[in-house]
Amino acid sequence: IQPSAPPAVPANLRELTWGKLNFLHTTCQRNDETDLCTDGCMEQDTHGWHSGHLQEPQYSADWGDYYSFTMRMRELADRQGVDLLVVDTGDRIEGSGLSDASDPKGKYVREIFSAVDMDVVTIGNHELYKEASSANDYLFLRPHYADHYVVSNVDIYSPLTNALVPMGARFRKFTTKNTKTRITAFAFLFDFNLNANNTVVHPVANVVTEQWFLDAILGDDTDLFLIIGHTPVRFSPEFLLILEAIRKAHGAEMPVQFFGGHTHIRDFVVYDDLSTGLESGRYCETVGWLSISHIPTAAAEDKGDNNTPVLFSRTYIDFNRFSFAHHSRPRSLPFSYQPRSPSTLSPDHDHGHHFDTRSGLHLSRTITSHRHTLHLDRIYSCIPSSYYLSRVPATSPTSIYSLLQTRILPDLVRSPMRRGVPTVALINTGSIRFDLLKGRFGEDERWNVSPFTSNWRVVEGVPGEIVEKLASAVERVGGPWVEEEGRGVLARVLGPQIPLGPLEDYYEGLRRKHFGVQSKFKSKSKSKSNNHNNHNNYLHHPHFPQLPLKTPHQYHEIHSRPQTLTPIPPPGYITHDDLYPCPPTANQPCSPGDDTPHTPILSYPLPHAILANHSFPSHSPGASHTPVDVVFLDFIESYVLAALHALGCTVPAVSKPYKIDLDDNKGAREDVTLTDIIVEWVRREWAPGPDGNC
Ligand SMILES: Nc1ccn([C@@H]2O[C@H](COP(=O)(O)O)[C@@H](O)[C@H]2O)c(=O)n1
Repeated sequence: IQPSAPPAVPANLRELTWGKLNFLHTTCQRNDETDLCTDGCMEQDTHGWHSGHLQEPQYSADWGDYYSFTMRMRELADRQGVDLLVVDTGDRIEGSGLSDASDPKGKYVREIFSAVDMDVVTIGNHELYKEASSANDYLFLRPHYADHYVVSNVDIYSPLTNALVPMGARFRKFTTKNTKTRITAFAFLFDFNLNANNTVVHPVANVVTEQWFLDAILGDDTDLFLIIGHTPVRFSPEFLLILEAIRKAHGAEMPVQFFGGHTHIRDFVVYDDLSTGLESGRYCETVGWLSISHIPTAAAEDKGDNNTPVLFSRTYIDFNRFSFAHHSRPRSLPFSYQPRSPSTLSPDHDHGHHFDTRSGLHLSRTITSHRHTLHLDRIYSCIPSSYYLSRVPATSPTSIYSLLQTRILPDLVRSPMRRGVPTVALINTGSIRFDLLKGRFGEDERWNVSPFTSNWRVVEGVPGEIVEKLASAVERVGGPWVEEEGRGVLARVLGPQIPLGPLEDYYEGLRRKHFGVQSKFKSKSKSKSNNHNNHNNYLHHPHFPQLPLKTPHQYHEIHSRPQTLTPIPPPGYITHDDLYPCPPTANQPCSPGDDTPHTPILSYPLPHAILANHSFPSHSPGASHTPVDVVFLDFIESYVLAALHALGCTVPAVSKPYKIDLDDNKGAREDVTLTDIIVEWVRREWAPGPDGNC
């Protein structure tokens, strides 16, 4: 744990269920590398939330603590004669000061992520946005993890030879240490198309028909298929295609375990009796635990062990030392636990404390030292009260979006070259990644809130009547920016199918739209039920991470089931997945998945974009003819141009850079980012006390 992090609050934890095969799963964000690494860089890639959450005790463990946790859990597995595999599903960049604040980005923390031994590790979409990010992954992470670094559907133009080569191993076949389970592992990125042009992402639908893939899945050398990937586990056509291909080759008896990511939620999906998928949240808030009671193998067949049903269990472990120490403590466990005498413990682990390891403590100290070098504890501002990303609707006064829309953007997205020109500014809501929490806001938090390097662009002279239409379209449908869903262009969302009305209606519409959506597992159960569980199904849509819009009364209904709780459980997720609340005819054990009982935090769906109107006198006489500057982040340039075009505006092929003067003695600049704007605004508004502290 980092010296400035709050210690975890003890809680009555739900115990993990061990099986013969067990997994620990992370999908943390790592940070960006905008420059190719030179010899001075550390050996491997980075992880943005390595320091842990310094303002939230429930997620305050750091990567050193996680290292110790994986080591202790591996010990427990060995002593029971079962297996533990550790996997990570990518998107390890963009989101924290530890590497975004360095030059080149990622310089100090490459060794930190890779200190943890991974059985299978892969990339996410964030590794591919910029050429340097994928190149550094390829140059440093791939050799470090060798054949454990698996990327089944991405190629890269090698930074060394310029030849198009697989980004990682296409698959990995291995036999586990203790139960001798034979595993074939793949790792698939969802069908992503915003990658820089040094990489090629092959659509999963094509890959599953390619000969190398068919050869890899055929044969009788596999007891379990392990599919990890930066792909959501629910409603994912990619994962379903893979499952279908494996089912076609091996029938219904082959276990197929998925680990996914991308939508930043805790989720567990039961695809069929022998296949499930786990997603383990975001930002080092969660370690996913998945256990399979046993795998039907040839050896088990000989012993007659294959007759009992295969059971899956999942737990979302809060990323804090209390949870880590609790779950890894030596104790009586289901599979013949043999306590070792202290003298037989490895030197790394034998130093008088049952949880910490020497290497884990060393890793924590290394993080502290890098934080010091990067001045991450420098304070810019003291935030008087929290502004949230999704705990409140985007229209609420305590939403960070409403703060941006009404104050930050109108105050600072201004150019000295365009004084007096009516202006509107558009940002995609995805450009904001984290809450602006009450308390210190410093060099670290700036990267948490918005880590991207996008600059501002402008289309000048857009007729007022078009700007009015743009504003009301954004207000009604939240904007067009859903690149993964392949929509992307306002021309389509402006069609008559889009409900009209204010943003609250939009939320309501989304809720209604997803009410009836069901997973395969649920639809099987539903036919025998009287639908009483239907109201929860919409929760599984990516727009509804973790928690629904519910009244306190409804929460009470769900959580009044008997459980032992600490007097005030810490705030956090109450995850709704395929096992909780209990499906009516579940054939899997049904239980809440979060290891820590929480006081619920609400999560509201977000619009895709917000538009701030600085000075455009909309609806006033003559407004429709007023020429307006439409300013936006370069990340959404193609969408904005397409939207303006669809609204009848003659637009240039590319927009112009928009120069902003932040009054910071640097003059008007093209390279100002949204992050710079936020930092400058909170500095001016909520300066720290004379001693520099909050
Ligand atoms: N330069 C960028 C890059 C990405 N974004 C936003 O991030 C979203 C993707 O993040 P995931 O963690 O969901 O993969 C993307 O849709 C954008 O909203 C950005 O704003 N600027």
